Amino acid sequence: MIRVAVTGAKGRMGSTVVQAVTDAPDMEVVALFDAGDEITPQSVNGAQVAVDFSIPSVTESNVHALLDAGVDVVVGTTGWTEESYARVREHAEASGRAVLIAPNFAMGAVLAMKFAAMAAPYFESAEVIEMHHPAKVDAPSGTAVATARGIAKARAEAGLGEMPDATETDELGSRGGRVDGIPVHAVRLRGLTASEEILLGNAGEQLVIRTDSFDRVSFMPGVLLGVRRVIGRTGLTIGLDQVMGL
Ligand SMILES: NC(=O)C1=CN([C@@H]2O[C@H](COP(=O)(O)OP(=O)(O)OC[C@H]3O[C@@H](n4cnc5c(N)ncnc54)[C@H](OP(=O)(O)O)[C@@H]3O)[C@@H](O)[C@H]2O)C=CC1
Ligand SMILES: O=C(O)C1=N[C@H](C(=O)O)C[C@H](O)C1
Repeated sequence: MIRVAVTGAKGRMGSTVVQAVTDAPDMEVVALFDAGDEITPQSVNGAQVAVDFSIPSVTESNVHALLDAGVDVVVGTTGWTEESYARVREHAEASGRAVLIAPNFAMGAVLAMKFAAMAAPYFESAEVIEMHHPAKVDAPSGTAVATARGIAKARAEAGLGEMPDATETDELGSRGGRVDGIPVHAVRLRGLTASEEILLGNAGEQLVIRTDSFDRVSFMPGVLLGVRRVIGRTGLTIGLDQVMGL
């Protein structure tokens, strides 16, 4: 049995993870942490892997505390920067432990990011629209940032230049935010859980790649896969695709 700790255990995702781990035949929940609980070598209670779905402002410090407690970590919390990745990579390598950080554990979203990067070299224009429940605290979503970065990287490698856009005035920011030059638009709407559309355009044609999570159970097969695959690795892995052989 894999001994699992969950941080952010009372949250929307954390509570769903606790149920999924409890139901998994090869795992058991051995420790739960939420706001105000201290992560120590004692309080992790022999956990081999911790799953963090907390909040962007605390996730990095949780990961450092879990590594110090001798636990491998699977992270779904968003808000990571290149600097925070670098600090965690260094800590994980120095301690011989593993951290897997994924902006999205839903299979549809993982594949949508992959398909967008595959398609990007063949289209003049690309924009990302992410749509979420109104309780989400960060914008744009971690998934949208990763999607846009993947598109931008694929465009650069293919030698594509600027996208066509004659906009001269945009006082309201209606053209969205830019992630590595790719416009990203965020919608917050009651009734939604998590959706993303990637629009790719050429003269006379459009490709739309869309992924919808209607329920948080959609993330659970990916989270459980992450728990199983993080064991035995070392250092930092970014993206579930990296442990799926994609
Ligand atoms: N990678 C993926 O597939 C997915 C990622 N996410 C991301 O996961 C994160 C959590 O989302 P969601 O569950 O909706 O958010 P919630 O706000 O529902 O849950 C966060 C939980 O973390 C708790 N918390 C606050 N501080 C700490 C701390 N120091 N240590 C441990 N727990 C703490 C919160 O407590 P309190 O409320 O008291 O502050 C709350 O219970 C977000 O960043 C979201 O974007 C979400 C879905 C899928
Ligand atoms: O906050 C959420 O709900 C989600 N957050 C992640 C993100 O920011 O990309 C993953 C998913 O979109 C749900």
